[in-house]
Amino acid sequence: MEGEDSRLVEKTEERTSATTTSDASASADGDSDGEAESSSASTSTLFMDNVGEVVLTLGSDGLSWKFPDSDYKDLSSCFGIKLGGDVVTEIKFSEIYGVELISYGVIRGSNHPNIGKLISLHGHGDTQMYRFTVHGIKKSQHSQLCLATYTFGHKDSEICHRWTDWIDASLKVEIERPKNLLVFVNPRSGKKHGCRTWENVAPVFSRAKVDTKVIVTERAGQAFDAMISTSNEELRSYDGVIIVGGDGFFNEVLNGFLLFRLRAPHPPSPSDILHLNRSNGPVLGHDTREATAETPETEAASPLLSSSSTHKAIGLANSSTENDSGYSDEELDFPFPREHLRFGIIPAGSTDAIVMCTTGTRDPITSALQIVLGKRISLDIAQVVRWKTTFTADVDPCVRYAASFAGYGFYGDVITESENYRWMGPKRYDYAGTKVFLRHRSYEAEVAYFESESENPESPVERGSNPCSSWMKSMCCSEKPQRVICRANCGVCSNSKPVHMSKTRQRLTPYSWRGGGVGGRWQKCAGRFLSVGAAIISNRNEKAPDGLVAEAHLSDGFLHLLLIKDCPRALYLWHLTQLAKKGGEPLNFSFVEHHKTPAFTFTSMGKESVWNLDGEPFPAHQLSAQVFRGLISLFASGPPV
Ligand SMILES: Nc1ncnc2c1ncn2[C@@H]1O[C@H](COP(=O)(O)OP(=O)(O)OP(=O)(O)O)[C@@H](O)[C@H]1O
Repeated sequence: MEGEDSRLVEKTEERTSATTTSDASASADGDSDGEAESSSASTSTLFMDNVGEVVLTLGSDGLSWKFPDSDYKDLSSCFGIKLGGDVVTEIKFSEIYGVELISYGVIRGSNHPNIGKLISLHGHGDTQMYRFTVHGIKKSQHSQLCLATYTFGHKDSEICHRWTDWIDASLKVEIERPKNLLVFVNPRSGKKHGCRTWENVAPVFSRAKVDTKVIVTERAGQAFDAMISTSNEELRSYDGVIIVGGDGFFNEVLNGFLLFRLRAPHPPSPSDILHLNRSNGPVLGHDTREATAETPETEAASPLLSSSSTHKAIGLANSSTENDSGYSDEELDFPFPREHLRFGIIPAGSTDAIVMCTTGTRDPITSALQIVLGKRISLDIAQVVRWKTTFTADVDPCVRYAASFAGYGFYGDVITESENYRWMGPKRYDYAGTKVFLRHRSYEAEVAYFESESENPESPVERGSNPCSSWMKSMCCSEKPQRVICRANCGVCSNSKPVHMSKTRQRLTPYSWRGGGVGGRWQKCAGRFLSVGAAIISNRNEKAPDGLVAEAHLSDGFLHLLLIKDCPRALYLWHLTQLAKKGGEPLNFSFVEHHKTPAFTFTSMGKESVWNLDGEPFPAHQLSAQVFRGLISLFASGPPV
C-alpha cells in the first residue's frame, strides 16, 4: 500500500511538473494584468474527496476532472462501468464562488458504489494530504441554489497552493462580484430569526472573500437613519447594501438611501388633475412646455429634499422648512440610476414578496449565492407623495418610496390591524385579514391614472377566452387576460432605457409631466372601493403564488393599478380565493378594474383608511404616485424561466 501510494505520488508530480512549467509562465503573465491564464489548460493529477484519484483540468471557463489513464471524457461511465447521472465532473467559474486551502487532513476514497470498485483496483482508501476546497453552487428544485463543495488533495502543499491561486485568479475575472458590502440585520423580522439567518449565510460571504460591515438593528428606523447619515463617500466604498429581513425593512433602507439623494420632480397632485379637467380636458402627453415654466414658485421646492430631520422625511413630522437638511448640493449629487451600488435581500421576513419575485424562491442561501456571484437585475421604484394626511390637514407634501406595493382600503386596514398582533409573527396577516374581511368596509375615493399611448387605449389589458359559466359572466369580465410573465433575462425588462432623472427640485404639472416620455391622457374614476392598490412588481408570495398581478414586470416602468369596486362579500371572497390559487384569475371580475399606468393620483372622499407601502402603514388622504423605471439594481437573477 505504502509503495503503491508513493508510486502514484511520483507519477502525479511528474505529470504536474510537466504541465506547470508552461502554465506557471502563462499564469504569471495572466496575473500581471489581473487575469487568469485561459488559453491553454492546466492539468494535475490530484485526489478528490469521496471520488479518488482524478486528473483535474483548468479550462478557460471552469474546472473538469476525469480518471487518470482513461480515455473516458467523464466519470459517468468508466472502465465499462455505468456510474449513473449523479456524478459531477465539471464546474464552471460562473458557478464557483470561492476557493480555499484547508488544513492537512484526510481525503476519503470513493463513496460511490461503482467508483469504489475502481478505487479498489488502484488500491487507494482514505489517506492524509494537503487539501483545498472549491466552493460552488448546485441548482435544485423550485429555483433554489444549494452549496456544493469539491475537495482535492495532494502530498505536495505547493501544488495545492498553485491550484488555489489559479482558481482565485480565474474568479477575479468575474468583475460583477461584490467585494465589500454593508449589511443590515433586523433581529425582529418574521419569526425573529434575523440573526440566525445571517449566521447561516455569513460563511458564504467569507468563503467568497467578501468583506461585510454588519449592523444588527436595535430599533425600528435605525437602518433608515444609518442610510441617511452614511456619507456618499462611504457609500461609494461599498459594492452593495444587503438587508437580512422582510419587505418592510428593505423599504426602510431604500427610503434612507433615496430620500435625500434622489433629486426628482414630484408627479402632479390630485388638485392638478382636477384643475386640468376643468380647464383643458384630459388629453395630455404632447405638451412640450417645461416644468419650470409651469410650476409656480410657491410649489417649487420638494419638501423632503429640504426637510429638517429624518423623521420629517418619512412623514413623522408636520412642518416643512427650506434648505435645512444639512446637505450641500455637492453631497446631494448622487447620480441615478446608481449602477455601482446594488441592493440585496436575504429573506427573514413574514412575506418576503420582493425576494420571491426577484429570485423565484424564498431561500436565504439562494439569495446569498446570487449576491456573491454578482447577479444583477433592475427594479422599478414608485415615488409616492402624500399631499394631505387627513381631509382637514394642510397641504404638506411628504415623499416615500416603495419597491413592491402601495394599497388602500382592505390592504391598509389589514396592515393597521396586523400591527397590533406583531407578536404572532407571520400568522398576524391571516388573523388581521380575516377580521378586516368580515368588516367588509368600502371607501369613497377619486382616482386618476395616466393612460399611456403605448398601452391599448381601448382595453388596458388584452383579454382572451373566459372560463366562467353564463351566470358568472355578469360578474366576470368577458375575456381572460393574456399574460406575459416576467422571467430571468426578460425581454420586456431588458428593453429598459436608463432613467434620465431631471435634477430639478420642482414639482411637475400635468402638462410638464410626460409619463416617462410617452404620450397619453389622464383618466378619472370615482366611486366606492373595497381597495385601491398599485403593484409595482407581481408580489408573488406564499399566500398568492402568482402574486397580485401575475403579469407585472420588475423593470418595465409601469404600475398595475387595481381598483376593487364595492361588491357583495361573497364575490370579494371569490376574488380573494382566486388570488390564493396558482393559475387563478383574480382580475377577471367586472368589479375589478386593472390599469397599467406609470402614475396615478388618489383622493379619499369620506371615511379614511390608511395606505400600506411595502407592508408598512402610511396615512394619506391625498396622494400621487409615479414609477421610476429600473431606478435601482438588485443582486438577483430574476424569476426562473
Ligand atoms: N431591532 C428592531 N426592533 C424592532 N423593529 C425593527 C427593528 N429593526 C427593524 N425594525 C422594523 O421592523 C419592521 C418589520 O421588519 P421586516 O420587514 O424585516 O419584517 P416583517 O414585517 O416580519 O416581514 P415582511 O415585511 O416581509 O412582512 C420594519 O418596519 C423595521 O423598521
